[in-house]
Amino acid sequence: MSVFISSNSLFFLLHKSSPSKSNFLIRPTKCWVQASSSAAPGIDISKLESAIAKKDSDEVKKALDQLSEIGWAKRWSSQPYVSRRTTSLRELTSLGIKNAENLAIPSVRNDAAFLFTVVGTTGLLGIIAGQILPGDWGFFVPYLIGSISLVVLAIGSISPGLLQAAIGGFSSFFPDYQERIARHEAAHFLVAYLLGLPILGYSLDIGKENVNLIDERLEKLIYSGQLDAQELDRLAVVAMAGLAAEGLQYDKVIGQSADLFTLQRFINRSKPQLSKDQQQNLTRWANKSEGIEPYLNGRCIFLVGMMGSGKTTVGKVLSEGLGYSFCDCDTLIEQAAGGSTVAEIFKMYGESFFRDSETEALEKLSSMHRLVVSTGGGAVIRPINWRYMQQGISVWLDVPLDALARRIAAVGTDSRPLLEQESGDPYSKDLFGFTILLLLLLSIKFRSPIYLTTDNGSPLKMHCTSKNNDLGNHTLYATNGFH
Ligand SMILES: Nc1ncnc2c1ncn2[C@@H]1O[C@H](COP(=O)(O)OP(=O)(O)O)[C@@H](O)[C@H]1O
Ligand SMILES: O=C(O)C1=C[C@@H](OP(=O)(O)O)[C@@H](O)[C@H](O)C1
Repeated sequence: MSVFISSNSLFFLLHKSSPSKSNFLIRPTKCWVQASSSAAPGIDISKLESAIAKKDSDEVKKALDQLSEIGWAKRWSSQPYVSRRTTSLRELTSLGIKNAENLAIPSVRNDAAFLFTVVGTTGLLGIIAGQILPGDWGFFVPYLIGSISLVVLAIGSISPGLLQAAIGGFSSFFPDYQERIARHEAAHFLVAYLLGLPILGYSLDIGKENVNLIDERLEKLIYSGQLDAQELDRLAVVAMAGLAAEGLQYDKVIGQSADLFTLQRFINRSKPQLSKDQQQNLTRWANKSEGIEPYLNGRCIFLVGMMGSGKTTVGKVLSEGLGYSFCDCDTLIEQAAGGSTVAEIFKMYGESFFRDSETEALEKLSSMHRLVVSTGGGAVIRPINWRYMQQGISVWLDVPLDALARRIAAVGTDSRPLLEQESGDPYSKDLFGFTILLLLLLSIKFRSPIYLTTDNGSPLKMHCTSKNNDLGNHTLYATNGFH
């Protein structure tokens, strides 16, 4: 059994995929959490892997239960609770949520863009046809084209659902779309993880965005309409996380309708029933999500992964969302070296000097709090650094080779001395891209098992599939988290 939380078309859908298997959907994200294939020595995760391959969440849960009994996947069974309290709109505003009073009002941005495009295009085409077509054609064709708008409006008023797919597609035309979705989904994802809900997967595909959770017990409670206050509070916080994350960044939230719909379904399936005022308060409180703070407890988040995996890009967004500061470990090293760049440090003093400075920087960072740290791609090659990172939570961004190469080729290798090549004659220029690929491949092969070992407990590998944007093409490992 599995639970999907979707956020763009944000409803928490309950649907049965077969009489014995049910899915519980919070859209807009669909992802699969996979266990790492290189678990701790002596731990056999093959059952988990085959259950995931079969997408049988009952079996996944059984395998996770067994692994948790032997001390692995501890996170799976921790499930901390959050408890609701009265929250005012002012509190949301002081937290940084813009337009808190309008959070629950569904956005009409996509609908307006759709209507404007249909009416504008057909109107323009009609005028052009009227001007250029001869005789009666110039009279009838503009009428025909004009009637397209009327048909669309008629469909919209009789069965709005039919237009939803087309309207939803319009969101991708907005330049902030990709970041909004990433922010929104990351929030569902992170909050679910922090609250101990095992995440099976997520997707950032347009119109199919969702986070997939597995929790059989919760699912049964929802189906039987027996969610108690504690369970409702936990689910509400997960459901509202995307909306809150959007509201912290943007004046207007776009992906709230489905989230609110999802929350309403949870409320309807809970006992005792909440009054209208209690429902409103629950929505406000869940947006505040203060309940997760004690579990995060100010610990630093260390992002690890290859050069170009997005540690800096993701780190900045994540730190804003969490109200943490962002710190780039390479920048700290550069400051300690009197402002020389990483490339200059490599050239003047060599790699081992750089690695010593990196260890010193990580040692300092490990005693700090409320930081999202973007580490250098090679930070994991010294085991001493793992100990420092284990003071916080480490997350591995595992990005496929082709995406890494594309990104690095786009920005050049000037700041990445390990990949820098002397460019000169056409032959070596031709070889340039190939050499980068080869160097990256060798590093990935060597480093991948090490990135995983930064974990000291239960790695959750969250593989995100998405056809529509590069952001979807990577895997996140939430590693030494909350044990
Ligand atoms: N998810 C992503 N999708 C597309 N491009 C990305 C993504 N993450 C990062 N990038 C791009 O890749 C390049 C390297 O990203 P960066 O965050 O500097 O990586 P790192 O800090 O891990 O070396 C940047 O140009 C960035 O814009
Ligand atoms: O992979 C590596 O060994 C390195 C990655 C770089 O950081 P980014 O991962 O931020 O590019 C930087 O620390 C240095 O060039 C070495």
